Amino acid sequence: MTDTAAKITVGRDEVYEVTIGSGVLAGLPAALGPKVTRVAIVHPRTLRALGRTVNQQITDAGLRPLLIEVPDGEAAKTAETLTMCWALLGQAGFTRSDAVVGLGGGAVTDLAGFVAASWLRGVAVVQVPTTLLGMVDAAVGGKTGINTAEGKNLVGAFHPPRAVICDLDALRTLPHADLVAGLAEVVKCGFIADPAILDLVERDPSAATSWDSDVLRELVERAIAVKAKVVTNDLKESGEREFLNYGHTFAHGVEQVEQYTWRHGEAVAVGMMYVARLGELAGRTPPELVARHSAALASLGLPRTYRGDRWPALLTAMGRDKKNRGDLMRFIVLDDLAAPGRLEGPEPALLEEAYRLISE
Ligand SMILES: NC(=O)c1ccc[n+]([C@@H]2O[C@H](COP(=O)([O-])OP(=O)(O)OC[C@H]3O[C@@H](n4cnc5c(N)ncnc54)[C@H](O)[C@@H]3O)[C@@H](O)[C@H]2O)c1
Ligand SMILES: O=C(O)C(=O)C[C@@H](O)[C@H](O)[C@H](O)COP(=O)(O)O
Ligand SMILES: [Zn+2]
Repeated sequence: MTDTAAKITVGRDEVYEVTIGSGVLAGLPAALGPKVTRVAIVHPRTLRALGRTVNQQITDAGLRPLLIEVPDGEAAKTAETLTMCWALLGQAGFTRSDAVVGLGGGAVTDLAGFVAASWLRGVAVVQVPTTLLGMVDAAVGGKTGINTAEGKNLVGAFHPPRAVICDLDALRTLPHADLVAGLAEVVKCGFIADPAILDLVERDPSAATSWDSDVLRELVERAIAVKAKVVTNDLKESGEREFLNYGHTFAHGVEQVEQYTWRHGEAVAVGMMYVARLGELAGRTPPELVARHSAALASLGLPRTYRGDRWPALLTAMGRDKKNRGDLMRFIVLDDLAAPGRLEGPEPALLEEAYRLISE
């Protein structure tokens, strides 16, 4: 399949491009930049074959590749894996003119980004996301990091990539459930900023869940455009970037409490339902907008309820969210469609009532 690639520019001080299209992986060597000599390709076990292909591509470009295989999924985002990557870079003599490639889903791009952010206090990273979620969210914007026993993404750095290459051909092998999970972050962008996304999903949910449809491609480009605009204005999350965290306080709690057996996107879907209910209880989110959450998520086959009966553990996890300040818990809620705002210090009874509503 050949087509015209789309390009979206991100950043103000450090500007980079997100390239979206079929076959755009061919542009990886050029995207690394002129001064790079060695390239660490961090990939999950599942993408071993693709890792070898990229390894050959780097060799053919006259560069020196180093393949680093890491566990699949959240198991990659650990201090142990990070330490293993540092050891391999050290043994290979990686210098500041060398680069890291994150080839995989959001878990790998988060890890690879943090490897690059921390190695020699910062080397270049080019992100090559291979999941929908990685393309529309994780690989763009420079949030990198790992989990700790206490919670999700608690250690990390803001380290923008040198380039992001979204080759839509990668979606061919992605399990359907992972594609659908990625749509949760797309829908999130619809609710916080771009209602046209919701119109597209609602008009044809089955096209939205087809990896090679024009609808999905438009959704990818729209979601990346939302993220690009926000992170360009507020890279370090001192203002509007917090809106990208819509649904994530509860979502990260579910992921941790359920020991990362839930996909991130699935947890975000339930997290959005939770915070929509919380916003409604607080008199902020209109009931019809809550209903629209439920309908859109259901049409895609995303979960809307959490029946784990783990409220105390979830509350503890939510108490560690990065948006909190001291003892003040802070949530992103919708005052209207595409009108996000902050809910600060809601009463504990309200938090629990919202939980009860999505547990029914
Ligand atoms: N940094 C950010 O701004 C940001 C944004 C959103 C999410 N995230 C993080 O992203 C992670 C979730 O990312 P995800 O949903 O991509 O999950 P994932 O990275 O765990 O990937 C899902 C599964 O798909 C496999 N896979 C990847 N590409 C494949 C392909 N093309 N074909 C077949 N299998 C493939 C992976 O090995 C894994 O088993 C979470 O850790 C989340 O916290 C980060
Ligand atoms: O880019 C952001 O900012 C986001 O919040 C996007 C989220 O979808 C993403 O899951 C992010 O990793 C969450 O960040 P965290 O700071 O809550 O760990
Ligand atoms: Zn997310």
